[in-house]
Amino acid sequence: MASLSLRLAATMPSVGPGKTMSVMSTTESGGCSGGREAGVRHLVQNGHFSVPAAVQVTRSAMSSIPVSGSSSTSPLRAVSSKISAEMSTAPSTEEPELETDPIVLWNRYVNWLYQDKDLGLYLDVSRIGFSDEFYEAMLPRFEDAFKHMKELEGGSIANPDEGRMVGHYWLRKPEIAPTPYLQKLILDTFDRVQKFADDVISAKIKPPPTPVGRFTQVLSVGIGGSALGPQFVAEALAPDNPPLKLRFIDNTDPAGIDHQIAQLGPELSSTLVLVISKSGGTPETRNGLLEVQKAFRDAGLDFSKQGVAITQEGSLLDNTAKIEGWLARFPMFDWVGGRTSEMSAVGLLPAALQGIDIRGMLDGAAIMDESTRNTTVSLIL
Ligand SMILES: O=P(O)(O)OC[C@H]1O[C@](O)(CO)[C@@H](O)[C@@H]1O
Repeated sequence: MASLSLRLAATMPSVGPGKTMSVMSTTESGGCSGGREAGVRHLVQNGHFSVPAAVQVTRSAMSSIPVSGSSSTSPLRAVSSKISAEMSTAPSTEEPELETDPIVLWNRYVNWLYQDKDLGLYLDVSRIGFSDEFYEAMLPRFEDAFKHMKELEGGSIANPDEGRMVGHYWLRKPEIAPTPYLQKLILDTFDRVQKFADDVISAKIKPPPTPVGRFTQVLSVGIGGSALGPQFVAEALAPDNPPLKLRFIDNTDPAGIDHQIAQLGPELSSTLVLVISKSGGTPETRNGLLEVQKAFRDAGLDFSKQGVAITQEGSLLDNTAKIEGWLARFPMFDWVGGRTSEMSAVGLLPAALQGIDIRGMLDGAAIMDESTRNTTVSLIL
């Protein structure tokens, strides 16, 4: 696991206009000859840009690169945008000057670049205009946030109005779910999703007799959190030629719904329809479902043989699917928010049907979660 502790560099001494700068490499563990001690464990290292294990600009060892701009002193001045007054707990509410000194800007980049090599993820916050004082003033809030995160992951009630937990983290690491019952529920649901998708792709599960003899298309009916995750993953991760093509009805625009159905054309008979709604009662989703069901009737097709519900048990949608005998039903859990439901059946089933490695998705998300648990925000100060 890569550490979040990537920043060790100290603020550089000031330099006046017209001075020069040099770039010096240091070792992975930090330390730099010339200038003040500085080191960075990780720097950007992707396909486009690669920097040695640690680089620090110094002002004492000079090369011939001219430096323009004004001098800098600690604390750093703003770099680009300004922190809004209400967000800031910094001592001063004066609008800071924009930083222009390239040495300061470079060192700030080096000091604040976050990289997780395991994930191939980096995040550059160096151009956000916060000062050292602002960062220090925020530390208690960071600590508070980490404390609350820990409580959340432990199963605390985070939504007092609804009296429910918030546990989407458990989906990718069931062993941290607060009860054995929940752990089993997560694992069983994953297995069911994977098996169903495999069976659809291999045509073990197929639509009523069609010329092609297997499902070729997936139509997802759902809005907001019940559509955005699957849409994003389809864009980002689906293979060029997925085993089943995925399309969406994600609003209640009649023309848009008609368009999707018209584009399916005769392939409606080989379309698997996923109706996704956590509450199971969202009117827009219901409208979409009714329109699709009408199209099936008009085409002489039996919707129940091709319909799948993903929703909370006992919801209107769940009961409808049960009574009408739909092809399958998958659960949505009350402790997973709609906007964070991608790693539940909501996102996993559409992904698996496109041939995406859903175990890999969960493993990647688990690594990301692990990174967010590291409470070391910075080692600079
Ligand atoms: O999954 P549901 O219950 O159909 O809700 C769909 C969306 O509607 C909202 O409740 C409101 O837009 C969102 O929070 C949610 O993602």
